[in-house]
Amino acid sequence: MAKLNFGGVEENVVTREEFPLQKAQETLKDEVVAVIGYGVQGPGQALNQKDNGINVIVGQRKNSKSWDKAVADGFVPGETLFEIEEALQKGTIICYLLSDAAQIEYWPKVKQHLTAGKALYFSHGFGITFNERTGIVPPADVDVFLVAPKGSGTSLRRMFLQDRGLNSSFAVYQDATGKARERVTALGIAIGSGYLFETDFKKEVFSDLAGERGTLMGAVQGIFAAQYDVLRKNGHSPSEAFNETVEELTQSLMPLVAENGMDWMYANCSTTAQRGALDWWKRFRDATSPLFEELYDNVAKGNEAQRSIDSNSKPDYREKLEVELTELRESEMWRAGKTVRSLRPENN
Ligand SMILES: NC(=O)c1ccc[n+]([C@@H]2O[C@H](COP(=O)([O-])OP(=O)(O)OC[C@H]3O[C@@H](n4cnc5c(N)ncnc54)[C@H](O)[C@@H]3O)[C@@H](O)[C@H]2O)c1
Ligand SMILES: CC(C)(O)[C@@H](O)C(=O)O
Ligand SMILES: [Mg+2]
Ligand SMILES: [Mg+2]
Repeated sequence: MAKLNFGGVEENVVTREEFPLQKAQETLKDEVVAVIGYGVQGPGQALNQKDNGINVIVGQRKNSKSWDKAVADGFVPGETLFEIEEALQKGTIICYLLSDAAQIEYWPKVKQHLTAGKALYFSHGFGITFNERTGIVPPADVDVFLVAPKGSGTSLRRMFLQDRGLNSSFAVYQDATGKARERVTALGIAIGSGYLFETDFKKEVFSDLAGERGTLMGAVQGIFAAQYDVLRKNGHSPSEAFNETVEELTQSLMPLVAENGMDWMYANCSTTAQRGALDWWKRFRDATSPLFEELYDNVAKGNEAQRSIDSNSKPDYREKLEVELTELRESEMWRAGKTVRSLRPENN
């Protein structure tokens, strides 16, 4: 395992050079990897493993859109695609990729099929860390570990097809066979991770829940909306407000940050912009810090997990979700964004 220095702190990282695909194939050659659930992570992880020559099967409810998608993606009913229970029985490694709420409902069935020596794999620390709420307590004689891609399953697949890997976190919670570390590392490489960063279940879920509610998804939409509204109230047109809030960020400036960091992006803007950004960033940090503290506290107390469980376990959760997504989609800002996107060369 490589030790890399991140801003002065040494951490364990598994690289593809040290654990190449051939080693992953060799490690998994006698395993049947059962991917349970074919939503967002399921397709990315199952297809990447299939293309990487791993013996992978999919378990999904028949007569569902996800079943049809698995068929369209090349999984064959009765050969590599089964009802959930049959896949659970066949798998020696169970990749539990139902939604976090659905994992609670199916747990009694999964547990039944976790015979000695099998492995239970997650892509989140949720079910285990909050097991007082989820009831997910695995038997002692199975391995339990996670590989959590740090990005959408859609990106995992896209980056695999571009021959790039998406970074993932990994952790071992229970090593019953003495091979848990080898197994989880092999799976991490097989699903298409670029690098594997070591963590534990609790750290993974706390950081993940905070990140997606914060800068990755919740905070970014909140800040976009606030700036867009102020510009509109001050007489700017929708296109001007959208370009200055979202389009320039995603199309021009974030790719520069991704390439070489914030200081480099700043250095490639005017001295006027630099002066203003350097004056204002600490004020934005100080204004939002209390909210991030409150968010982390809610995550650590389990409140965020409970809210997800409560809302996503309801039979009508998809309909309710669609109402909220429609509110975003139909907002003036994102309708303006649709028109702005349509102007990109790849879209016209
Ligand atoms: N979505 C991502 O890109 C992403 C990224 C990293 C980690 N994760 C984690 O991966 C795991 C899977 O997440 P996902 O977003 O792919 O899940 P998802 O919400 O897309 O659902 C996955 C599958 O669960 C099935 N499902 C939902 N409710 C069900 C029920 N009541 N009974 C049976 N099946 C049901 C759906 O049909 C679908 O096939 C979660 O632990 C999640 O936190 C997801
Ligand atoms: C893709 C994300 C936001 O990183 C993941 O954590 C999820 O829950 O979907
Ligand atoms: Mg998440
Ligand atoms: Mg995440």
